[in-house]
Amino acid sequence: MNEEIIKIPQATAKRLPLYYRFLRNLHNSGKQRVSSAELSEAVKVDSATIRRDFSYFGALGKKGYGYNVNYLLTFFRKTLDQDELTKVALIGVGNLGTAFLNYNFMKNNNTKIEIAFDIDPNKVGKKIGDVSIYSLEELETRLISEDISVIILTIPAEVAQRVTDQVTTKTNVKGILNFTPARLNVPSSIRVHHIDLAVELQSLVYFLKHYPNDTEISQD
Ligand SMILES: NC(=O)c1ccc[n+]([C@@H]2O[C@H](COP(=O)([O-])OP(=O)(O)OC[C@H]3O[C@@H](n4cnc5c(N)ncnc54)[C@H](O)[C@@H]3O)[C@@H](O)[C@H]2O)c1
Repeated sequence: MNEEIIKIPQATAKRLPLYYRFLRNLHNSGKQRVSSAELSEAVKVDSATIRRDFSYFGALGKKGYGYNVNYLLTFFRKTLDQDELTKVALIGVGNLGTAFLNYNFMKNNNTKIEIAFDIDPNKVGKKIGDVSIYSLEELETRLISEDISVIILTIPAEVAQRVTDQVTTKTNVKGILNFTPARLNVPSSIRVHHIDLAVELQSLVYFLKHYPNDTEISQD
C-alpha cells in the first residue's frame, strides 16, 4: 500500500482513476503538460476541485505552465498500485480451486493467480486457462522462483497445516487465504484470512432470525 493514499480524502481518491485514464491518453499522444482548465474540460470536474485534489499530492502545478504529465502519471500509477502485481498461487485444484482458476481475478488489475499445485497425477501438468498445475514436490522452489507472496488454500482440511508449515518456513509467502475448515498455526509475520462458508451462512441465518429489521447489523 502506498502511504500517501491514506491521507487523500475518499472523494479525491475516487477521482484518481479518472485523472489517470485521461493523463495516460495525453501521454500516449505525446503531450507533456496540461492545464487544470484542460483537465477540467476532459474529465468534467471543475478546475478548483482539480487544483485542490492535486494539492494533496504536493504543489505540482506551475502558473503559466500547468501540470507535468509524466510526473502526474508516475504518481498516479504508484498511488493506484498499477505498478504492483501481487502474484498468487492456488494449492488444491479440486471443485473449489478449479472454480477460482476459472474466475478472472485480473478484473481488479493487481492480483493474479500465476500457478497452481495439486498431488493428483491426473491434474499435474495440465492447465486451466493460462495457469499451469504443478506437483506439490515443486511447491517451495516454484513459489520462490515465481516470487509468490500470497497463497489460496483449497485442499482437504487434514493436510492444510502440513502444507502451511511447508510454505511458511521455506518460501516468501506473507498471506494465506484459507478456504479449508482447518484453523492454521502460523508465525506472527504471516497473515491468514479464513473464509468459512458454513460459518458465514450460519451467521446470516442467525441475524435474519434475531435481527430481521436491523440492516446495519446484518451487513456486518
Ligand atoms: N467445495 C466447496 O463448496 C467448499 C466450500 C467451502 C469450503 N471448502 C473447503 O475447500 C477445500 C477444498 O474443497 P473441494 O470441494 O474443492 O475439495 P476437492 O476434494 O474437490 O479438492 C481438493 C483438491 O486438493 C488436492 N489435494 C489433496 N491433498 C493435497 C495436498 N497435500 N497438496 C495439494 N493438493 C492436494 C486434491 O487432489 C484435490 O484436487 C476443503 O477443505 C473444503 O472443506 C469447499
